[in-house]
Amino acid sequence: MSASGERLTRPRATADIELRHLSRTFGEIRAVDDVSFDVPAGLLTGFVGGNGAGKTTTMRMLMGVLSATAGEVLWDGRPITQLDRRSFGYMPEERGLYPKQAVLDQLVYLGRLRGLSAAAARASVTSHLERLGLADRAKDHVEKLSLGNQQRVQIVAALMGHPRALVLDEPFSGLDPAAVDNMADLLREHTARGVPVLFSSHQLDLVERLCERLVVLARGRVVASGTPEDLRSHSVARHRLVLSGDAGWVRGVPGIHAVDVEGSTALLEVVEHGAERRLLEEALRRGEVHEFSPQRPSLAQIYREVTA
Ligand SMILES: Nc1ncnc2c1ncn2[C@@H]1O[C@H](COP(=O)(O)OP(=O)(O)OP(=O)(O)O)[C@@H](O)[C@H]1O
Repeated sequence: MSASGERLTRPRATADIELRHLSRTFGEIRAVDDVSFDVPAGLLTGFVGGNGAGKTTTMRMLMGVLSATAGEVLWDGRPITQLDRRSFGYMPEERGLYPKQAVLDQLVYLGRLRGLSAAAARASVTSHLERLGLADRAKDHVEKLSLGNQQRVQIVAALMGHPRALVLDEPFSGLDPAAVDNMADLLREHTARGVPVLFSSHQLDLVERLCERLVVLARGRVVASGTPEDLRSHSVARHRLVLSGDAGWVRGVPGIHAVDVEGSTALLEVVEHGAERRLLEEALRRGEVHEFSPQRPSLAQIYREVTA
């Protein structure tokens, strides 16, 4: 197929997903409580939160496999339909591959269900299996694969064809570092063509490395969202202080919270405006100051702050 012909057959993939006031209760449990956020076209949005925070329930409502108690999901500015969702790539929490079917046959079948022609499904599956290092396992039954390789097959199931959006529940879990990098490259190719991508993860270092946007959920509610820089700007500033002598005395300085003190090095939070001046004056009075530098807060620190 010519390049222009292929472009014509590809659906436009530039819309945003918008979640508006989504709630879901299970009996007495408020699993998701008035959750609103956007998954913008062309961006990788990381969805983080502790066990039971409500990520899977939110993604299930987004994908229509679970009804919402209240709220709605918009696609391209209007209420989403099941037909819209059929054009999305979805990796559910429950993985659901058939153990006794060959990898290639199974993926081509899933591609057909997504509306791809047999030839297009086979082509897409074959190239994805190659990208993920599984080309030589195409004829094996799924049950013969290691858990990490079964996870790669699930990834192909979600990413094949040209999904208009991607909703991925823990897509990186169980992957080795090389597969994580391959997966990250694949996701970037999708965002580069305008696809909104939402993925949940417990691996904060990974989310920090990959995501342009973040949504943090705690106890069913959104407690923070925005770019990593947005979230950092609301975080308490930390400083590293290195002295010539013991730094234990910093624990007693008013307006300063000593997060960690080890020998002559201290990690501090300035909780009262101007307290750093007091601290430095005292430090210089006692000896030499080798270093006093602001620390870029890690996502793990921000996460602890917003979910506390
Ligand atoms: N079908 C269900 N019936 C009853 N309670 C449920 C059901 N599904 C989820 N819950 C409850 O809803 C809350 C949110 O669960 P959910 O699986 O969405 O969290 P999560 O953020 O995905 O957690 P994890 O990171 O552990 O996968 C939990 O208290 C869970 O026990």
